[in-house]
Amino acid sequence: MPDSYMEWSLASVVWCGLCLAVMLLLLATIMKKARIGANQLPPGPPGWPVFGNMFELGAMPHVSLSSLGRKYGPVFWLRLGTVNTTVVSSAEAAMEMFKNHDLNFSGRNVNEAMRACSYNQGSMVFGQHGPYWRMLRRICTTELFTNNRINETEHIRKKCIDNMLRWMWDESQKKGSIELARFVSHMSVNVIGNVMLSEDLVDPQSKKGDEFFKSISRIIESIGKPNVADFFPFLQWLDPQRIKKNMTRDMGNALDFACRFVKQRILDRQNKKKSTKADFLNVMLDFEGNQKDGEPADISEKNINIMILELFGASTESTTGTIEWAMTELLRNPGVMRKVQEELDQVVGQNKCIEESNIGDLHYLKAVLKETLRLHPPAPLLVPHRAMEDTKFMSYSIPKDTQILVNVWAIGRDPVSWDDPLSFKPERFFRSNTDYKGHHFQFIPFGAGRRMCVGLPLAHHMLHLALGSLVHSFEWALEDGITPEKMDMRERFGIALRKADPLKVVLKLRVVQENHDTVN
Ligand code: HEM
Repeated sequence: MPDSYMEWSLASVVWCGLCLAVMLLLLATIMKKARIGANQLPPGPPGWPVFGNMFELGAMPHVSLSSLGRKYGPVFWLRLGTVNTTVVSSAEAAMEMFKNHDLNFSGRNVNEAMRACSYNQGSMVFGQHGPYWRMLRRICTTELFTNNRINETEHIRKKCIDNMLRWMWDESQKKGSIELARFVSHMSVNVIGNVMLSEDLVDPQSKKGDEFFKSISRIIESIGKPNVADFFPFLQWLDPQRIKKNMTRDMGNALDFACRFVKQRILDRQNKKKSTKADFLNVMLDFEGNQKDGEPADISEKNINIMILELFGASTESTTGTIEWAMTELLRNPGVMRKVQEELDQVVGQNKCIEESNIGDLHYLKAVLKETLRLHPPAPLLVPHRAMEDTKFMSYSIPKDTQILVNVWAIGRDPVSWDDPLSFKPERFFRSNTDYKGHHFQFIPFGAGRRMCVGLPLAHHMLHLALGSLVHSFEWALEDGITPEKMDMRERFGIALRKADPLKVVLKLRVVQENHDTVN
């Protein structure tokens, strides 16, 4: 049989299959509408047949959803292909969700990319609410992010931040200007590397850990990419954008990398070189579950690898994005930068290194970070939640399995909650006790309720120590020809909301710090 004939007949089978699937989908949609039509769904824009409101998301979904929220109200309804979606976009609606429906809305809407290598089955971020997720969360809160544990690991953060300052300074001496985010993300990977595995995993000067670092960056990119197979599950087998295929490759590489550490540690323990390292890998290997209510007896080797990868992924983009936006805002607002530096000189001392015990007294620095997270939350729609049951919410009926998006970006810029919401004014936080611990629903960059960010205590320490050290150590300037007014503030939507044009800066040493063995 000629090749062209075979290709043609294969193509016609695929097309017939697709047409049939679209027709079935249309039918299912009509029947579903009739079934749930009796209940009251939230209002929302009319959608296209089959595609629904997919085209309304655009390249910046948080911005498009914010405009739709102004038109349709704080709770509205979208149909994204086959995925029913409710968007929550006011502080009041978020409060109602997290205070009164938190359990029902605690499921996760898992995308196709996260199914690569069955990642979602061992994941906490994308895991369904249930015994396994509960167990992981408990281990994290009792072993990794307690006050004691955070205090015990201060030396790790200090070491990694010192290295970051040194790398930045060396590179700026060689090249003039540097890309800030690159150094912050290396620092963040090394903090987690030390907390989890007692290892510095990357070094931008020696290219150590380059492959791992690249795999993590590519995984993060793939998760954030809109995937047509998420909107039309019948296309999953086709993987039209090759997202799952690429994800399987990158995830495989990164899991192999983690696996080498885990295997070596298991070997050391078997050879009675019982490791006394107080890291999270030993905690996971030592874990014994109670086997009640579906809790497993232990964490499998594969799931330990997944958990290692997970914490790198969850922390790197969010921390890097926040520091890059904070420095961007400080460079755009030189008056604010001056005040933060004056505060650091006063509280820490001109020739001293910032310690975490100083954070409580650094009110301006704390307000700068809050203001940054208000305007630039790294997860502008949180991680998509899912209704686990049919739920009556704000007088609407939300059917089971609806995806729930909470637009914290829109909530942080809502004039109902904030005066002059688009201006960067850290002082606004001096007049209030508003914080990001999930109780003030006008400001929830870490989420709220059961699925709130479990790494918040670590993020809090890392962000303050890193930003404080950066501002205290250097005088900052923009590259030639760029003025604060001309800075590019465009965003890039992905797994985290990053600055589209990476921030490039020129450094001058500000203070020579006592006990600082790196920058001098
Ligand atoms: C600027 C720093 C960070 C921000 C703004 C942030 C924000 C968030 C948000 C918005 C969520 C989802 C909440 C929801 O779906 O309702 C989340 C979940 C999560 N975060 Fe973070 N995060 C940060 C840093 C970290 C760090 C440093 C770690 C750990 C090392 C971490 C680990 C996690 C994990 C494991 C989850 C999943 C929790 C669950 O589903 O139960 N995050 N984070």
